Amino acid sequence: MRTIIVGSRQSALALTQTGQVIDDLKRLCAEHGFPFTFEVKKIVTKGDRILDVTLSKVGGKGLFVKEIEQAMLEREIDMAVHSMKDMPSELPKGLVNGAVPRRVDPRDCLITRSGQGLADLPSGARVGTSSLRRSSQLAALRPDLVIEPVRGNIDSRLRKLASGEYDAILLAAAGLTRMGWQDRVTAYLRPEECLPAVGQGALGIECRVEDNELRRLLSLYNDEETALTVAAERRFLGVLNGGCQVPIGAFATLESTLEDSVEKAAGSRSITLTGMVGTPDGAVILKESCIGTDPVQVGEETARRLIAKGAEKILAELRG
Ligand SMILES: NCc1[nH]cc(CCC(=O)O)c1CC(=O)O
Repeated sequence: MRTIIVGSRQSALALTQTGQVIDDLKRLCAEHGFPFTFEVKKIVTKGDRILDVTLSKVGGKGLFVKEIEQAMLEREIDMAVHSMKDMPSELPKGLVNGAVPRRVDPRDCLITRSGQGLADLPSGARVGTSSLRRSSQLAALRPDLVIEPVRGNIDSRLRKLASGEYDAILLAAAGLTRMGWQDRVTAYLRPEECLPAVGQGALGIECRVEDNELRRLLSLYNDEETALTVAAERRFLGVLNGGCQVPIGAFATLESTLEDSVEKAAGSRSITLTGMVGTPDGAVILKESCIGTDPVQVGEETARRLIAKGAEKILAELRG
């Protein structure tokens, strides 16, 4: 028997999704005869310590994962569950993303105090979000709303909404669903209205490169469709050199046709990727779509088309 130590942040969402992954892995262990047990070890990250500052001002990628990766390299922990959208594009030497499990709902959603949908919110209603991607797209849809920053975990954001600090907030549906709070959702935003963050709704399972027995288990947990579509989105983000604090969105799907099984066997199902870059005030929203079978190519081509439209200029101005 080997005990796999799973590092996790202390937020309710991190602990919940870590627990859900462990449940899935235990099931796989039983089915395939892996001699593993699992134990959670809580870790406080830099991102958790600076909740009082606007994160976009602090900047830096991977604010939530650095300490966890350090602990993994030092063998204090063996694996960690990350939200794909918080995972940096480059992993440190010695670590690998061992599995991308099946993605849950990728959409953003609106939660309003009154129960009114986006179209019915009165002019001047205060909407809380600190995501430049969300504020850009929201301002384009409803320039008459007042967008205000909101920080904290999902639970504290919901409390701030309930206390009247905001009339509405925007959150990822995935986080709410994992917490079992999907009944709080007033309206789901279609990707055509608001493109999600790269990797939103997906998880990544990080472990050491040389941990072969754990990697064998994780490879059984990988979802090919999610891995492919998220790879295209992440390549797109990589070319634009963005982290999670930039007004960039992307969403990829894998075509499912009647010939699916035939094409799947041939490894040639096509990926459709839509990417966006916008100004924080929503005055300019650039969007492009691409189709192809290679996630790297699709991600790069979509980024290239957006750059040709002026995306680089918008991003350069934000970087200052
Ligand atoms: N940026 C914070 C964050 N990182 C991951 C999630 C949950 C959604 C997911 O797993 O993609 C959230 C909350 C949110 O954006 O509402």
